[in-house]
Amino acid sequence: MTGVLAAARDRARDVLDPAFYDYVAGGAGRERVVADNERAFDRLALLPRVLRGSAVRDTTVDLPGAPGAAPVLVAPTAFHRLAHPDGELATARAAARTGVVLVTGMAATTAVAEVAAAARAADPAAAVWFQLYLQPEPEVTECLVRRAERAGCTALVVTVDSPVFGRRERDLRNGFTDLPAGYAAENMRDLPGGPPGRTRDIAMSPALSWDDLARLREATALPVLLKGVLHPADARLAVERGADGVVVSNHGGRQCDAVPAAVDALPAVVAAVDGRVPVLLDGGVRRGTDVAVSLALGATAVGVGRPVVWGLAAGGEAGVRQVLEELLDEYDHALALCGARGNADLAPDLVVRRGGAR
Ligand SMILES: Cc1cc2nc3c(=O)[nH]c(=O)nc-3n(C[C@H](O)[C@H](O)[C@H](O)COP(=O)(O)O)c2cc1C
Ligand SMILES: O=C(O)C(=O)c1ccccc1
Repeated sequence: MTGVLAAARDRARDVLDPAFYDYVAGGAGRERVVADNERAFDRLALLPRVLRGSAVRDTTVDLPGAPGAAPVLVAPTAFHRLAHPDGELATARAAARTGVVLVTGMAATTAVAEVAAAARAADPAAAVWFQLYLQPEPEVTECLVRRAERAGCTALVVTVDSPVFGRRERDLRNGFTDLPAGYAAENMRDLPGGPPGRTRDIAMSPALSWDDLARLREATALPVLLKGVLHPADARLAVERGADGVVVSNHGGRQCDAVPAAVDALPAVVAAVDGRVPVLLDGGVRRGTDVAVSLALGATAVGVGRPVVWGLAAGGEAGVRQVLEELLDEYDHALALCGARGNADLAPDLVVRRGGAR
């Protein structure tokens, strides 16, 4: 891979602590799914239309709590201060200045109120969403939700693909199990039942159920998206249970190393949701053409995880901006090459298998 994103990754590899680089780059098991998320895009081709384009293309999308957003989002990734001293504040400014929704999360090393304030200072119209794992104690979840609401977040993203933490062999080998001294998951500070002034650990629970989601649904007026849906039956259930969107994601290959690539799981979820709520996708998006393929197959927008961390490590706010701008420019260019006047002109007939008919 060459290009802006690969250059950022190479620079990140040079500057980061090798154990943190491995934590970001790696995934579960043999890392088959990490690789397959990208390879699945390589197996798909765009079939352009001709003589029907436009010199001005509308690439904006309407997302829950984020009208007129770019079709690329910053997926939630942990621990940005380990990538760069400006941490999540730099990411927030870069996302805001490119019209990109930032999904900040429970595992951020900067509190959500500060992150959202930095985004709004860069652009008053910036949208920030908050990602959380439902905690076994409902009062802890509710406290986190109130923090996100007070910070001005416009949607919640509940990650449902992590009943347990993935087995990441690089991290086990490197002994990367905890944040180094001096860093903390700031959103986890001063929560009910936790040590006063200190942070609680993020809990993952295999005993969560749709009832826990119902409790969250009742506890907030914010839109709620479910992240980490792969089975179409779960996508249907999510809509029935009041989700405002689903994110097709395998957590960047960091959870189960035997699941399909994100883009391969997308069409069945899109069919099951049947237009009732937006379907987002993340995992392996590295080029504007990957954005185009995803939107053609029915995604409303896509998230990027690792490339943002690489950009941050390589150049702080400017590094993240470069990564996001490159993806958005490439996407607009891909639209032009496909004869599309905007996202709406992308449809499944524009995607074929590389090396064969569909
Ligand atoms: C370093 C790292 C940390 C992550 N932390 C979280 C997290 O805290 N919560 C979450 O829902 N997903 C987390 N993810 C998953 C991302 O949100 C996203 O699903 C994935 O990175 C997308 O794949 P990509 O990296 O190929 O773009 C993390 C991913 C990485 C690489
Ligand atoms: O590393 C991850 O993928 C992740 O999701 C996570 C979850 C909790 C704390 C830190 C990271």
